[in-house]
Amino acid sequence: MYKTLMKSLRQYKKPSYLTMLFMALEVAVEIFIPFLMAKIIDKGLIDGDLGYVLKIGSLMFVIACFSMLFGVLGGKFSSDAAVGLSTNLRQDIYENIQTFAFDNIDKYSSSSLITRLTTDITNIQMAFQMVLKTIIRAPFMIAFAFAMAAYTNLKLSLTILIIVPIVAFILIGLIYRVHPYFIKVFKKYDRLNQTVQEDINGVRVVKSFVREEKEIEKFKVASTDIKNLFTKAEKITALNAPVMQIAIYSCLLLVYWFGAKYVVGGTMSTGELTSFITYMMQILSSIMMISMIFVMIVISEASVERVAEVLTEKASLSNPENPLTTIENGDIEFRNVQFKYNELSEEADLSQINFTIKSGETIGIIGGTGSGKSSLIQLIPRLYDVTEGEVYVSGHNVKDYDLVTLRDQIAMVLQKNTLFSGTISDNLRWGDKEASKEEIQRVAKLAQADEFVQGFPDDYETVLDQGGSNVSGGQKQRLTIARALLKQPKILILDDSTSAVDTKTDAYIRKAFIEEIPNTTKIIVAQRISSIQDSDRIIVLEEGKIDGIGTHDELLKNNKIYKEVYDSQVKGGTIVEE
Ligand SMILES: Nc1ncnc2c1ncn2[C@@H]1O[C@H](COP(=O)(O)OP(=O)(O)OP(=O)(O)O)[C@@H](O)[C@H]1O
Repeated sequence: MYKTLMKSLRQYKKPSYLTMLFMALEVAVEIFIPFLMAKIIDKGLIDGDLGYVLKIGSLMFVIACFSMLFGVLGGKFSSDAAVGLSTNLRQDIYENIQTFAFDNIDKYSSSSLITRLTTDITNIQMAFQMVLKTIIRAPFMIAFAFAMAAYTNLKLSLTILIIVPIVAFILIGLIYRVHPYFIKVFKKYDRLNQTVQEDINGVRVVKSFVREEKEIEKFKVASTDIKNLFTKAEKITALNAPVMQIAIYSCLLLVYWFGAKYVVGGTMSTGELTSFITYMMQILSSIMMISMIFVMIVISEASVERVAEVLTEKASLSNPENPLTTIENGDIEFRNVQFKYNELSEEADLSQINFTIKSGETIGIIGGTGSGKSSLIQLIPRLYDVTEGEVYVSGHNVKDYDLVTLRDQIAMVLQKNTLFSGTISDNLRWGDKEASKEEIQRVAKLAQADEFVQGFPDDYETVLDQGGSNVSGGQKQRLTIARALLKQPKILILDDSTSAVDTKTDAYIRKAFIEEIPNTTKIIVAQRISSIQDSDRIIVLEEGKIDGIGTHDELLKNNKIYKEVYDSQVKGGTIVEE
């Protein structure tokens, strides 16, 4: 897990090593200060030798300057390395997310991915910086300071040997208790982010249902959950400070008690006692630093796990070894296809799916909510892979094609489609980044979007807000159809993509398809019979199975479900005779 993360260190390995080097150098010079202090007290002050005080004092000053310089350099390199690591981690995660197939995306909620990219990585950054600064410094300091303390007075140094393991034992106990709280807290962060994301995305729905109070309450609950867990965790970690203080003061008392006896007895000088106390303080403060690092590591461990999980997530779809890079035509065949979103579930979401479509045909797909329409069409551009059976496009299994070729040649307008912030032409150029203004206008005309775009003050240069929130639902759908058309695909799939378009405009779009892109295979998923009734054939889906295939007239005669839908829509007045 830690190894996975450290792979992202790359160009920041050098500053990491430099940090450790400078921290070690800082310790190496700092350790001499108490030693020199003892000399000043014993020889300079007690003997009244001012020249000696000045000489050793100057040496101490130079050493202190070096210690400061090494400390500053260590600090600089540690922050370079930690910020660099977090930048690389964000980049690597982001790149990996881009390779995800739909079922990888299904595994993580978008709020959880956002928490991982922000809060989790910031935790790792802070922990890494502290670890870099301490990992060499603290053990070095403990070892050197103990050696110097033992050199100064071996017997007295035994007090340190007694106290240190006791402190270490108590601190490890605290960490062990606090760990589960931090694991839980990040799950709660996901919840909080999810609430915020949902509410902000759906702010219009919240307002129209007058749900503000309820949503504020929901946010409060998520936020209070985090506060409670943090409070519990902090209560335990707060014990760290008193434990250390008790240790320091007990140690001091012992050292003063025995040290004073030694000084009075003449076996230890005042200077030696002073420097001994300083070494002891250095050891205890190093232990305190190590304990803080442990707390940081515990806090960040949950983050490390979560970040490593996304980093190591392998895209479930990949290119074959020698992929086909051209698709000759828009023929499609489904052969004994079965599909499950979750391989472990008993019931298949699609089963016994068999049909063929000839290039250039227009195929309608209809069926109740949840009957499997979206699932079926997503198998054609390999947004998901079949569980059993095969899907063929232009005579070849879709798994044999290069994924980019496949998705370029199969344009799909998804049910939940998105426009991005930027101009209308920027958005349409997602279909073809080299497209000229004329080409953009041509596809917009086909999708019946040109007229309303021309009505905007900046026509195709009109800036869309995030998610295309400044255009109507029907306008947005027409723009997403235009964007797909710009790809000049062999197969065009519309997943309920004209549901918000009025029936007359819907009919114009279909007419334009027949006239302008006759060789493109068109698959239209719709709830309205009027959107598909003039298709060459219509597939009726029911509970993940094909219930009937035929023309509108054939199905009206021999398919019960189709007839029922037709009758209900005619009675509901949704059929518009064109
Ligand atoms: N990402 C997913 N993960 C797990 N199950 C899913 C997922 N998407 C859809 N399903 C399930 O698969 C079944 C078919 O859903 P699908 O979206 O294909 O239906 P649909 O006919 O397109 O419905 P609608 O007309 O409401 O869009 C449903 O039971 C649905 O709950």
